[in-house]
Amino acid sequence: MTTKQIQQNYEIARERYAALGVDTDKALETLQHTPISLHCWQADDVVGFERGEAASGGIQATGNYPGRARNIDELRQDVDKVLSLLGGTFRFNLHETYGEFGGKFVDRDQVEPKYFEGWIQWAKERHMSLDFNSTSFSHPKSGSLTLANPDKEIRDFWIEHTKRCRRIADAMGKAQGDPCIMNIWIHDGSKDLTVEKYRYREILKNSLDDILAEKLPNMKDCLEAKLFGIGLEAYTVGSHDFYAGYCSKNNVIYTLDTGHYEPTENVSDAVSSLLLFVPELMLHVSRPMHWDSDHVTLFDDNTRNLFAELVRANALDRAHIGLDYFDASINRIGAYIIGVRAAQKSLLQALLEPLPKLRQYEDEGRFFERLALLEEEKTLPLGAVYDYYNLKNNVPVAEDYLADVEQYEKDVLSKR
Ligand SMILES: C[C@H](O)[C@H](O)[C@@H](O)C(=O)CO
Ligand SMILES: [Mn+2]
Repeated sequence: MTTKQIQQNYEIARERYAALGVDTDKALETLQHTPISLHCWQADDVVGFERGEAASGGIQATGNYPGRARNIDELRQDVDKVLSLLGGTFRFNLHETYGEFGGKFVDRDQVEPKYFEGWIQWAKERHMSLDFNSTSFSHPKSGSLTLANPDKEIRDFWIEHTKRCRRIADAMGKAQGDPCIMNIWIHDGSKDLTVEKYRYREILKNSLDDILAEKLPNMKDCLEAKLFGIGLEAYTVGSHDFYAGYCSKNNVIYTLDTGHYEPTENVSDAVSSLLLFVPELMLHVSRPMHWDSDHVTLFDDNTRNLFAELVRANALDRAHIGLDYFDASINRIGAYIIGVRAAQKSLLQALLEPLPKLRQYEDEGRFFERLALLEEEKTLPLGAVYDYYNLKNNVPVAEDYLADVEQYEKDVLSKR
């Protein structure tokens, strides 16, 4: 497509949306300034730089596509490539195991902000803020219970780790002048039928109370619920009910990962319920296939509905949008671009919804009209608006980015 064609298509689309009372320029402005937190772990299959071992402890990356980032320099190089192909505002989401440990082994209960100074500088140069995650998986002490472990020695190790991670997040937030969002996901659970469910949940509650007691002004905590983990199929201590209760009682952000639900569950329906009781949401936009498989996020019903619910609840400013998938079976740079663009398209479509009209129909009980408009909006010229967004951002439009990704694979990834 030529620049002129993209502009002409946009003009036609703008008029079409305007006829429904929708301001496309305003939607593009909101899209431009709504941050998406890029997860570091798609570049290297959640391996990190602590031990260089494959992820274990409830999660697993599948595939062996060449070109995995093997060190910090490669990961940063890959992320720079990704950023060069995307328009918008981005944050960067790190796990503790991605610290700059300088070749020495730093155990999780010894980690300090100094190991992340390089990341803080790197992000600053790219005008990005950092988000952070404690890491209780892929460690000899991970087992099947960490913060919920009745063994005090193991539990204290993970409590200390998580407390230190909060201080790292606080240091990041202070340096960037913008709160760092710190997520706590633990895989704690059990492979088979469990009788002491209450006991483990009580221990987890007490561990969290201890961890969250320290007031840190430059970071925000969020807690991620889950249905099950690999090898932990029967019972998850940090279930949805557990964290919904904990977060609403303690005013903590709830992390909603779209892969962490029953396969047929309508995840987006959780948005409006949670938002009435928790301060904010952290989103891990993912794509489960039959299970929490972390396939690359797509512009599918799940993702579209999720963003639609956020916009309908007027809650974009109460949501932190992050991605969470790790596909090791395809070009990892391409995987980033597909997922981010899918999230952007979903958000854009939500912003372009003729909401006043739909609300009016609903208020007046005109349900045929509501359904008809919901159906019609699916085929409005969203693509033309999104193409124009990328043009304005001076990044490849539509499938034009494929050539860039292929070239990068040839020049860089294939040589690793
Ligand atoms: C690596 C992430 O922390 C992890 O994917 C977590 O967020 C999760 O969703 C586990 O299923
Ligand atoms: Mn997640």
